[in-house]
Amino acid sequence: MAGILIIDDDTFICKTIQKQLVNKGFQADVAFSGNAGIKLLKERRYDLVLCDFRLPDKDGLEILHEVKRMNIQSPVVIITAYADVRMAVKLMKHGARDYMTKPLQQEEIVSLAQKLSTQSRKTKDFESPGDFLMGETPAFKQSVKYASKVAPTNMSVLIEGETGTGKEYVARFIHDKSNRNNKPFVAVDCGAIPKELAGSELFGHVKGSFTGALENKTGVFQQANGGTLFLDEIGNLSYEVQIQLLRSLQERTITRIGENKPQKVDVRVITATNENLVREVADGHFREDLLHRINEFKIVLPPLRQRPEDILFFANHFRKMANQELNADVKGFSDEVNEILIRYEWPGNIRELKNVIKRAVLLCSEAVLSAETLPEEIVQFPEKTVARDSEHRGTKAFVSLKNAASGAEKELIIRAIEEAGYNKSKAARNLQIDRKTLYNKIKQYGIDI
Ligand SMILES: Nc1ncnc2c1ncn2[C@@H]1O[C@H](COP(=O)(O)OP(=O)(O)OP(=O)(O)O)[C@@H](O)[C@H]1O
Repeated sequence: MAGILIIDDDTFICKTIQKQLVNKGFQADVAFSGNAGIKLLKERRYDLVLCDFRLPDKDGLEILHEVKRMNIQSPVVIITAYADVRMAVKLMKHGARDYMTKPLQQEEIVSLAQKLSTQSRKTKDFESPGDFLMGETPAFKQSVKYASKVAPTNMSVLIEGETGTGKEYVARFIHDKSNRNNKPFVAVDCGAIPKELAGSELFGHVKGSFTGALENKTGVFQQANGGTLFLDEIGNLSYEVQIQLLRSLQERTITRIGENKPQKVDVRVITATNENLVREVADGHFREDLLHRINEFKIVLPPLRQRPEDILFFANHFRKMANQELNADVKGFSDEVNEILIRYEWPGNIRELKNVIKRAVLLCSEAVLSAETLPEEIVQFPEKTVARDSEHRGTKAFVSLKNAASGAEKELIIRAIEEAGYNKSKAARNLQIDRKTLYNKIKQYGIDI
């Protein structure tokens, strides 16, 4: 029986979800605050944690940081209002396994619980190799063509793209098309591993080599021996681990922590990032030599908003999948829905589209999907975001100088806060302003971190 923890200060929501899950045979606990949730997480291992983003004492980001710091393996799914979907997408870079939007649907929770309770936090799902879609956009087709060309070689591939653009899917595609396809494909989300444990996760350790090393541990390099190792969010590795990784790639050996003897490994490494690693190198956060080593071949996956032809193509595929999963028979989309889907900018890319379509199929009671089944924020888009949208689409947006300056200031503040590990005093120091000014600016720009 899978154990699920629901953290939400809305006691009614908590109890309702708990009841629904218990009726389906799950064991479910509830916590009405972030601190109460963390306390339970310290006491037992849950197969899934559903956590509201906005809690009175902690927000979803703080919970994720604590979960990561304590190396809690339970996958955390953030519950959010659709208006916060950009934040939810960001939270996935901080280790959230997925996000769900309110109002929650029982079927969604149950199917997520069933799926995630059988997976570990650091690896993600891959439905089946046959699920990989080429899409219809020339730029994406080109990327897939490159992926097919590089697949049979042993070259290291770096996949760049925003969250949810299908980086892991492409990595899996390369593995499946390579002659390593009868050996393991191991995917690791470097963003979900606590920094101090990354070395042991990658290379393994011997019993007693550090406090907490109670048993010998096989690292993912050894697990992937003969096959492919996919390192997602590579930019999250510490400088020290980057050095060890570079050595392993150059010498084709790994050395377990607490051991001096290197062991041979035969692993093809594919890495992915949604950061600009060249900028990370310039800022001194990423080693240039490692970047050259992992970047023997680069594949860039364009965001969905730059692939308008693919939106309806993928949407239809996900509609058919949802029909099967939910035992529904939705035949298509209304013209209005088609327009809305194309107009929206999809910050969570293909993953967001898939979630939206599945939920719409669930809510649909007619033969074709109508706009009522879509989240309001998507239907109303782009009222609030015209300037940003046109900027993304590469068309000319004439923004006043004042707006441009404040836009740049906002970006800088967000970046400084992220780089300071969400420590606002440190961010203020780095920006050379006082903490109070930083708080005023956060409020002024409505920055949600
Ligand atoms: N080419 C594709 N064909 C079919 N489904 C896809 C494809 N690419 C992505 N998807 C869908 O989108 C979801 C997200 O893809 P994936 O996990 O590969 O993205 P990602 O870029 O690695 O995300 P992140 O940066 O958040 O780790 C997948 O679970 C899958 O459902």
